[in-house]
Amino acid sequence: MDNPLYSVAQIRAIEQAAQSQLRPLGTSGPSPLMRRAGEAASTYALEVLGGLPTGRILVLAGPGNNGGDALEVAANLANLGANVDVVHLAGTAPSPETGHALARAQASRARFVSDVADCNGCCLVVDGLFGIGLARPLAGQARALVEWTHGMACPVLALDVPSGLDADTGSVVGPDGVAVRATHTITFLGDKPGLHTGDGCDHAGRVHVNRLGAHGLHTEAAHARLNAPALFAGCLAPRRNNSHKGTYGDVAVLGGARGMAGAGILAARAALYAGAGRVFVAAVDPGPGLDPLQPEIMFRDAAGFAFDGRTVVAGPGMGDSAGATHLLSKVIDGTGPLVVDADALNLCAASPDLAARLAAHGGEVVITPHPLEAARLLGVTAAVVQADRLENARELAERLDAVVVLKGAGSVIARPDGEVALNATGNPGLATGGTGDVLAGLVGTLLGQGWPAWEAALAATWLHGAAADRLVAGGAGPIGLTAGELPRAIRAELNALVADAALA
Ligand SMILES: NC(=O)C1=CN([C@@H]2O[C@H](COP(=O)(O)OP(=O)(O)OC[C@H]3O[C@@H](n4cnc5c(N)ncnc54)[C@H](O)[C@@H]3O)[C@@H](O)[C@H]2O)[C@@H](O)CC1
Ligand SMILES: Nc1ncnc2c1ncn2[C@@H]1O[C@H](COP(=O)(O)OP(=O)(O)O)[C@@H](O)[C@H]1O
Ligand SMILES: [K+]
Repeated sequence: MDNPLYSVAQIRAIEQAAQSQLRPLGTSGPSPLMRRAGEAASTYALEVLGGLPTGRILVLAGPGNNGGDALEVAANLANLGANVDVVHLAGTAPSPETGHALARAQASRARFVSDVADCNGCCLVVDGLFGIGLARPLAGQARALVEWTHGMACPVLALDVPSGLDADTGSVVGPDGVAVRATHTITFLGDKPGLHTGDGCDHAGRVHVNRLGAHGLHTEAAHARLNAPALFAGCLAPRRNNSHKGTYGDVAVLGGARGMAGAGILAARAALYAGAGRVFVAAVDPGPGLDPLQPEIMFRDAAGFAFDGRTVVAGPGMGDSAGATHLLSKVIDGTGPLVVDADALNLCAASPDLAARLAAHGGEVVITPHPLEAARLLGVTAAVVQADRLENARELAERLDAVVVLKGAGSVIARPDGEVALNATGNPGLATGGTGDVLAGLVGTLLGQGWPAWEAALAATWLHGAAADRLVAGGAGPIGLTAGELPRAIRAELNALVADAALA
């Protein structure tokens, strides 16, 4: 299953192509797209409500075509017998489609009101203030309306994009911006990245895509997609009977600095539960020689350790000592599959030479920065990274010639050629220390079994999030979920995926 995500520029191109294709033959009048958007959104609104409600529906309609969609919804729902109130922020030069929608709504039973003071009892808010045409932070009455919706306990259905959110980046348009926090978003012509990463995850709610019948027009290849098992299913393989531990790869975690031994152990446990044949912690400082809960893990002094021929997960609990730096440069100059996380990323950020050598690494490389680590590598602030997660992940992938997992809500997986996937599994239960170490260990196991970096990063990110979702569904979170619980849940998710792939 392909889940393409389109930039605003691509959606505009699709819209133009669809308009000329769908406009009645030989006419130059409005295309039926807005009608279709209104019909699709009205149907979806009734689905969200579970049928025609007795309560009032409040429709917020802006000055542009997003407002036109909202006016179509108002007309449709009122014509079906719903009690509809409309707050319309009229523009100076509405498009012909929007003018037509306004006339339809005015001719319907919908009630036009000038403010929302009387609407506290409504059962649904439809947000049609701004869509992909948003050009600046919300201000004045539009801002006041959005702030008012934040106090509503009823469902909020955003049309196309929650007003105030940047559809390309998933950030609230600022400075000091506000955006609708929708429970549901129906998005038109194609799905958009901003609905699935950063703030977008909180503002969009459940996302429903309707292509408005414009199939076959999506000719411009999307360079972003939603992560899904179909993207890495080709690498999922059941175990062969005639196999042994050597078949499933050696993973060595370069970590274990004094006081941070736990990070390396978490990465090692994740590697073990993801199916690595043998797992080592190569410790930069003297520390525990055993994980009593997981005695399968072998502990070695990193100084004398043979990293060659093994997949190295560098960084979890590695510290920034001279010894750690020396060992990191040694594995970067090697040729085996490599995961670079945490302290190892900070050392690369501090040393252009190390970063250049990482970019020249001979084997597969996945780096797993959180936004601050990415910011250090790019020489910017974490806020700059978060303002455009897709572009910053792409930039980092190109600079370091590596597959990047930019972590956080809606993790961005980026490839040096600009291809990007957004991960939709996972939940804020993962916002706790050690979960990143688990992700790094999981990536290491997949690389160690010969997976290409792109597929390993996609699968690990998907499984890590799915494991957290499984734990939350079972009551272990989101509050108080611990990183140590993830490896077993990852094991369950991975085995289920492999079993599904074997049946497909
Ligand atoms: N044109 C078409 O064929 C279709 C358009 N559709 C809808 O049209 C939307 C895009 O319409 P538009 O391009 O008109 O854009 P919008 O309706 O998103 O908003 C653009 C209007 O708002 C103004 N504006 C932008 N930011 C503002 C701010 N912060 N404060 C005040 N005013 C601001 C702009 O100057 C412009 O007048 C899509 O998101 C979608 O909902 C759909 O009906 C599908 C078909
Ligand atoms: N709010 C969230 N929603 C989804 N995933 C999250 C959220 N917060 C954190 N995560 C995930 O949890 C992990 C945290 O990693 P990281 O910040 O490196 O933590 P640590 O260094 O403590 O292990 C990443 O995989 C990240 O994507
Ligand atoms: K909207």
